Amino acid sequence: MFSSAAILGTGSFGTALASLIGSRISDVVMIGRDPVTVDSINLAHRNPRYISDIDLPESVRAEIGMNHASLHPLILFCVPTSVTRQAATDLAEAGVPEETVLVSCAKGIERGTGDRMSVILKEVFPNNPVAVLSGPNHAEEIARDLATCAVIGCTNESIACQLQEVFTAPHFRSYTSDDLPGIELGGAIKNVYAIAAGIASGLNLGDNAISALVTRALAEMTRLGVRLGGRVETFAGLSGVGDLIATCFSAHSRNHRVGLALGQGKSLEEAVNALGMVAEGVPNTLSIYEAARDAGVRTPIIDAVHAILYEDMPAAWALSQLLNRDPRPENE
Ligand SMILES: NC(=O)c1ccc[n+]([C@@H]2O[C@H](COP(=O)([O-])OP(=O)(O)OC[C@H]3O[C@@H](n4cnc5c(N)ncnc54)[C@H](O)[C@@H]3O)[C@@H](O)[C@H]2O)c1
Ligand SMILES: O=P(O)(O)OC[C@H](O)CO
Repeated sequence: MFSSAAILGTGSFGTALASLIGSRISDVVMIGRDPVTVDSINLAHRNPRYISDIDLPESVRAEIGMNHASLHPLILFCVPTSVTRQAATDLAEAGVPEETVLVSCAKGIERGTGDRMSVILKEVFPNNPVAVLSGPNHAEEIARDLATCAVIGCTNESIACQLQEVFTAPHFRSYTSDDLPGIELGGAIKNVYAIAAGIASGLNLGDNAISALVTRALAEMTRLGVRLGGRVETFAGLSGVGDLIATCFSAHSRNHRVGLALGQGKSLEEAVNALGMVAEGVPNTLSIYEAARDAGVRTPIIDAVHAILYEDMPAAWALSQLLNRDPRPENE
């Protein structure tokens, strides 16, 4: 078991994971940017901005600055994917031993490179073990000890088992896998479909329509994810269909909430501003749309979300275009 851990990010997921691992590890430091948040975590054991009604374990404290993270044997990345590379670079400058285990908990791919987060971490820390954590894991529920499962991706079996021990609690069961591409791509791509499901709810399309959308989204996610390097069975697992269901049907999902606002006629700017948190599907609609184009994969649902978010296409029009494509077999 790890003697201590650092969590980069004092947002929703960082807070939920601090609550989860703080009962297993006696020294957990959250690295933040906001002095008010850091002080409140240290003095009141509560995060005033995110999931503010839960008490964090006594083992959890907070600091500002990567130098407070660099010497812990386990470091979790819980910052948005758009800043993961910068956070990793800042951390590397603080000096990290080669045996430190780095875990990406963020869900998205980098725009421009199409890199998954574990690829970025491997680029910045070529000699360190790198792992990923994903699954149907709404922070708000984990922090309240509501049951769920997750998958830990790591190619080193012994480290995967150590991480499994860290991410185990009476209400939290984790599995291991060595398919990092499949795990990360499922977690990234499902964010776009959660926006689509939110739009469908906002348009009051009904349960049949949303179920059909999510089913076709799984087929599309699998087609794209396999082309980008994931294994087909991973998309049928916790980080694939499991997380797809969680985000497409949950009121907790920030991506779903952005979609709902769009379906109800709000602009993207209004929807994002009203949310006030990171909805990875918004930037990732761009990065995943571009990755799909580069790979030559047919992705009509992602294309429709891209058109609504970035080409000013009215949601109802995008829907009618989706439904009126040429007929084809279900499985191809
Ligand atoms: N919230 C969830 O339920 C959940 C679950 C699983 C995975 N995730 C993933 O975790 C990642 C973080 O999501 P979140 O929900 O915690 O987001 P959030 O909006 O709740 O918090 C983001 C955190 O990152 C920090 N941050 C933002 N920009 C930064 C920068 N430039 N440098 C350093 N820190 C910065 C913010 O201060 C904040 O502490 C996302 O990739 C998300 O997909 C979230
Ligand atoms: O709130 P969302 O839409 O970012 O989803 C959070 C997690 O990815 C759910 O597993």
